[in-house]
Amino acid sequence: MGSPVIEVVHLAKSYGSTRAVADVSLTVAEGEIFGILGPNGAGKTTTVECLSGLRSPDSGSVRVLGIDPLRDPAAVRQVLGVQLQESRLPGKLRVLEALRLYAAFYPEPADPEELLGLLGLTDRRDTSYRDLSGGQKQRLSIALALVGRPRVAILDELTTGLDPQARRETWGLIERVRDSGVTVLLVTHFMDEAERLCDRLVVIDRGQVVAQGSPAELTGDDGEQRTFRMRLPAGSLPGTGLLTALPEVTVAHEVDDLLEVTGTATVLPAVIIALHDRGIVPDEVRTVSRSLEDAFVALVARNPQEETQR
Ligand SMILES: Nc1ncnc2c1ncn2[C@@H]1O[C@H](COP(=O)(O)OP(=O)(O)OP(=O)(O)O)[C@@H](O)[C@H]1O
Repeated sequence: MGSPVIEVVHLAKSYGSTRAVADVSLTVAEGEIFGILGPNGAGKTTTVECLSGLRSPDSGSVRVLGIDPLRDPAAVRQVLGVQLQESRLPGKLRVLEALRLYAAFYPEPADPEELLGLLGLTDRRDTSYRDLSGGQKQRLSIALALVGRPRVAILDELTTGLDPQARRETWGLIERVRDSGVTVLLVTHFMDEAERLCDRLVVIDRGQVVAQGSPAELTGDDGEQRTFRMRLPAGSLPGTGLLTALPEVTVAHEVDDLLEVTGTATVLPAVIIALHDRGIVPDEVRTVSRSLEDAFVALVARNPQEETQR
C-alpha cells in the first residue's frame, strides 16, 4: 500500500444536538478508489465536508496529503478536487465556459478541451447547463472537480438519479480517472457501485465506522469460505453427518429441499468426491455468494426500538 493520501483520525462533529459524526477513522492510500458507504444520515457528507475544509471538526483530525484543510485551505484546494452532491451552475452557462471559469482558479489547470474528451462531453461543449441531461450534468460536475489537476478527488453521490446505462458509463469514467493517477474517495449508498469500483471501503452507520476492508473481505467472499447448495436424487439423502465429518465442511444443513454446505475453499470438490464414493451424484449444484448488499444490511440492521429513540 502506498503512503496515505487521506487520514481521518477519530473525527467527531455535531450540529447542535445532532451528532452527525461520532467517531470516524480511515486511511486512503495513493491510487485507490476508496468508498464511504452508509445509509442516509450516517455522516458521510459531513466527513467529506470536514476533509474539504467546509466544516470544522469538533474533535479528531483530518489530513489531505499531510495538510490540515482548516489551517491551510488554499494548499488543500490545490491538491483536492471536490464534486459535492447536486452541484448547481447558472442555467445559461455553457459547458466549455464553465470549465474555463473553474480553470481560472488554478495555476496549472487541466486543458478543458481534453477533460471534455475524457468525460465524453466534447459534442456538448456549447450546450447551456440547463439543457444537459442528468448524466451530462453529473459528468460536467466531475470535470469541474478535476479541472485543477487534483491528486485526490472526492465524489459524493455520483450516480444518484442516473439511469442504469449512465451509471455504468460513469463507473468506467471513474476507473479512467483513477488510472490517470488520481486517488478517488467515493461517497455512496449504492452497494453495487461500491462493490464494482472500490478497492477498499468503510461502512459508516450513525456516525461510526461499523466495518472496513475490501468488498470481498466485507462479503466474506475472499477465498476463505465458500457456500453452495445442492439437490440430491430422491431417496439418496445421506444425512448431514456424513458431510460435517469432512474436515473441509464447517456447516451443512437442509434449506427447503436443498442441502446447503459451507466450508473451506475446497469444500465443493471434497463433498462431491465423498458423495461419489457412495455412488451419489447431485442433480444440481449452485454456489451461493453473499453480495455487499447482504453484508451491508446485516451490518446496519437496526432494531426498531433503537430507531424510534433516535
Ligand atoms: N447543516 C446541518 N445542520 C444540522 N444537521 C445536519 C446538517 N447537515 C447534516 N445534518 C445532520 O447530520 C446527520 C448526518 O448527515 P450527513 O449529511 O453527514 O449524512 P450522509 O450520510 O451524508 O447522508 P445522505 O446519504 O442522506 O446524504 C444527519 O442526521 C443530518 O440530518
